[in-house]
This record gives sequence, structure tokens and C-alpha cells, in this order.
Amino acid sequence: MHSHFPGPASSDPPPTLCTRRGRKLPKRRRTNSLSTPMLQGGHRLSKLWRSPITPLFNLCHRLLINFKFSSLSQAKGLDSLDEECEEFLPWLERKAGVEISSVLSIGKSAYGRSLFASEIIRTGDCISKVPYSVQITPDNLLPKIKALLSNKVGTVAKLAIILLVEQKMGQDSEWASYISCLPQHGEIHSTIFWSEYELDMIRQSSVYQETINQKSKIEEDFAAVVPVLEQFPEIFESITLKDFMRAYFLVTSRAWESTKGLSLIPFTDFMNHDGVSDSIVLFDEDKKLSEVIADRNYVPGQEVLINYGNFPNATLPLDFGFTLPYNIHDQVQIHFNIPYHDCLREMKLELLQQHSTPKLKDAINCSEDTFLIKEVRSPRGKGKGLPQSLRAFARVLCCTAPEELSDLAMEAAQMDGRLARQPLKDSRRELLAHEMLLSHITHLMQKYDVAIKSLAPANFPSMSKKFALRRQMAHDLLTGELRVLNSASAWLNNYCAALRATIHCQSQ
Ligand SMILES: C[S@@+](CC[C@H](N)C(=O)[O-])C[C@H]1O[C@@H](n2cnc3c(N)ncnc32)[C@H](O)[C@@H]1O
Repeated sequence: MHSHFPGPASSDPPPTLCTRRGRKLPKRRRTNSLSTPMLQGGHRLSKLWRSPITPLFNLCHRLLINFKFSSLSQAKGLDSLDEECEEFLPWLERKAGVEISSVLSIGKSAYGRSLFASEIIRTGDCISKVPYSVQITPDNLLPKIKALLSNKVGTVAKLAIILLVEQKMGQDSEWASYISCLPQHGEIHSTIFWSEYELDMIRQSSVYQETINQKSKIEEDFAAVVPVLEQFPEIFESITLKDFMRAYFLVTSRAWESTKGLSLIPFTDFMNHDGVSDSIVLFDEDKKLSEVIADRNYVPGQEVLINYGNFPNATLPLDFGFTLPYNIHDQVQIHFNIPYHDCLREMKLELLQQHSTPKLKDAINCSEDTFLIKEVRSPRGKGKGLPQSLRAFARVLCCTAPEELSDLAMEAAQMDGRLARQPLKDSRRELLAHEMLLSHITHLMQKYDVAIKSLAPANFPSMSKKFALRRQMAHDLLTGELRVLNSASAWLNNYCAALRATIHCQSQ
């Protein structure tokens, strides 16, 4: 579902998309009539490029060859054709020398520009093919600039510089038609552009700190490129950090990562995101083009959506400048400390370090004491429970004697090497460990509750459209994270109740 932003003001144009970079996707065989041998799914840039924390996004999407109509698109039809971009596709096709799409046109949606069906589209149809020759990659960087950039300057910054160069060239740029359609400052709602007051709304979420880290990273990159830009005053005169931030955001929100590296794909990057769509951008290395296959039927006028990836609301506002009101991929980061007064602290830290867990599907051990939890779907003990790594940490934390820690180490050696994955033999100790988790999570839930209640009322009369939208994003983020915590708490309550019953029976 699209996030529901209160109607954007004319002075507040729509926000921008973010792209993410991650691990490579497995090769997939295409099953449609075009019989391209091997295609590779591209994926968006993510926090992976800015943080050592590596969330495991499941980016593999199966194309469903069935006939379903997009309820989202039906609800959000073509508001109006985008006159400013009317010439965009013919221009790009002339530049590419081939047809790119005969079934899509650019229009205005509730969330900025978007692509709409101009003809009937059926599941499995190839709806756009953008040749590599009209994609923008770091190779497009002017050699004289490239030669001066240090190795420290990454591909995102390089693409950002290309956008700045082309923008400065105005109508002389070969990309002028594309550059002029990209979102302007007022249309971007990534948290990196939020005021201190706005950011304060999400202080409770890890997105707050990640935003600060991201801003520092962009500042660092800017500091590294400024000496080079200064060599070309005719091109870069009066480029500010704010300009660089916008260009940087345009890259992180619109570029795809594939085996051929990072690329901006004009036209395809006008597609909006649907978290449940099975359409992704595919890269055909043989034919040297990127294409999109429809995962459902569309009638003319319907908005055509793709999936940027399984991104939680903890990722979308920073990288893409929007949130989803109910995001099934939501997750929350929680931290635990081993108290300094714990006389086994050093031993526990050492043990955890020795057994530092490999990344799990359902939880990522960000550091020894930081965990990422997703919605626990079954509070009745079936299906996924709480991340094993978190429960293991709690078991270690609850040990009160060195022998208990040695027992855990021995058990790990006898099993698969992973620490404290089995319930503790002493049910009381197992209960204690989980009650400690429950109490921590309950405390966090109270904090989220306070943060949500302290958001300005949604219908506050003098609220600007921009602030109302960002407030709604903060609300979506916090309520999503609270929902995850709630599910964890329900799971823990259930587990603790079962343990209490066992202990009760044992004591009879
Ligand atoms: C790559 S662009 C897509 C085209 C974009 N609408 C434009 O005007 O250029 C991504 C941006 O579209 C908007 N967007 C995409 N999917 C959205 C969604 N599901 N809900 C809200 N905004 C969305 C966000 O503003 C995001 O930053």
C-alpha cells in the first residue's frame, strides 16, 4: 500500500525515491515469451553502503504468472498526464535508438511522477526495456574530474557529481530532459532534510541516529570532493553542501545496483514502490538492457508499480523519503548492555565475542548487544519466534556463576558451535532470562507510546503540508516499530506462561 500523505501542497511537491545497494541476487531464468537466457535482478542501494550493520533484505521476488489486478493502482489511477514530461519518453527513445515502452506513460500520482498503463497490460508482459547506453553510471564522469578524485570517493558521490555537472550545463546537457524531471529540494522528504524539531519526533527510533550518521557521511564525502570541484569553477561555481545532499539523495533513492555496478535508469526510475509487488528491475547482461515484467494485469490509466525491496519503515524514510502506513517488513533495533556491576561481565563479553553469531535470517546481530527484531507472527509458539541470537544473549546475561558460562561454552562446542541456542536446563533460569527480555521490551513499548502520543495532532489547523507529511511518516515509523515490539511482548508472555506452568508441574 502507498503511505497516505495528507494532500501535498502545490508548494510542497512530492518526495523522492531511494535506491539501495546490497548483496547480489541469484540469477533467475525468465519464463516469458521473450526467452532471454539469464536475467539478474537489480536492487536498490541501502544502508549497506553507509553502515556496518547489514540487514538481510530478501530481494528475490518470484514473478507470479497469474491474473490479478492491482488494487493499489485501481485506487490510485492516473491523476493527470505529466505535460512537463510528455516529451521525455520520445526523447529517451531517440537517444537509445530503440523503443523503450509502448504501454507506459509518465503521469502525476499522489507521490510525484509515476508510470501509468497507456494500454492493457497482462501479467508477464515486458513493459519497459531501457538499454544500458541510456543509463547513467560512474563511467559518465568527465575524465578530467575522475582523474583528480581520490579513491576515497565512492560511486554514489561520483554519480552525484555527474548529476551536478549535467544540471549546471542546463539545456546544453545531453541529459537535460532527464535532469529537469528530477525532484527538487521541496519535494524530498528524506529524514536527512528534516529540521531538528522534525527529527526529534523519531528520536526513539534507530532512524534518528542513522540520519545523523548519514548526514555526517555526506558531509565527509563533500569535504573530499570540494578540492576537486574547486579546480573547475566554471562547472561547479556556487555548489553548496545542500546541492550535493540533494544530488546524493537522488542517487541513493533512484539508482540500482547490479553486476554492472551502480546505475541511474531514466524512465524506470519514475516507477513508484509497492511493497507487495513481484515486479523488480531485471538486468539482461546479454542484451545490455534493464527491463521490467508486469506481475499483474493493468488497464489503461492504472499506476504501474514495482518493488524496490523488502524495506521496513526503518529504511524507507531515510533512503526513500516516504513510509508505508502498514509495512509488513517493519523491524526494530534494540540494545542490551551487560551491566558494569555484573562481576561476570568480562567473561560474558569474551564468551559472546568468541561465539559471535553468523547473520540470521530473522535477526541480525548488529553488535554483541544490538539486535534487530521483526514482527513475531505467532504468539502461540508456532512459526517464527523471537530471534535466537537475542534469546541466547539473554541466557548468557542471566548467568550468575562462571560454571554456568563454561557449561554454555561446552554445550556450544558439542552442538553447532552457536552459543546458548537451547533452553537453559534450569527452567527457572530460562524463565528469568525471558522475563528480563520482556521487561526490557515493555519498557521500550512505554517509550514508544509516549513518543507517539507526543506527536502533534494530525488535524492541527496551522500545520504546513510539509510538516503534516513528515509527522505522518514519524507516526508510521513509530507505530510500526511499536507493533513489532507488541508482537515480541505477546510471544514472550506466552513463552513465560508456558515455562511457569512447567515449573509449577515440576514442583508438584
Ligand atoms: C524513484 S522515485 C519514483 C518516481 C517519483 N515519484 C518521482 O517523482 O520522480 C521515488 C519517490 O517516489 C515516491 N514514492 C514511491 N513510492 C511511494 C509510495 N509507495 N508511497 C509514497 N511515496 C512513494 C517517494 O517520494 C519516493 O521518494
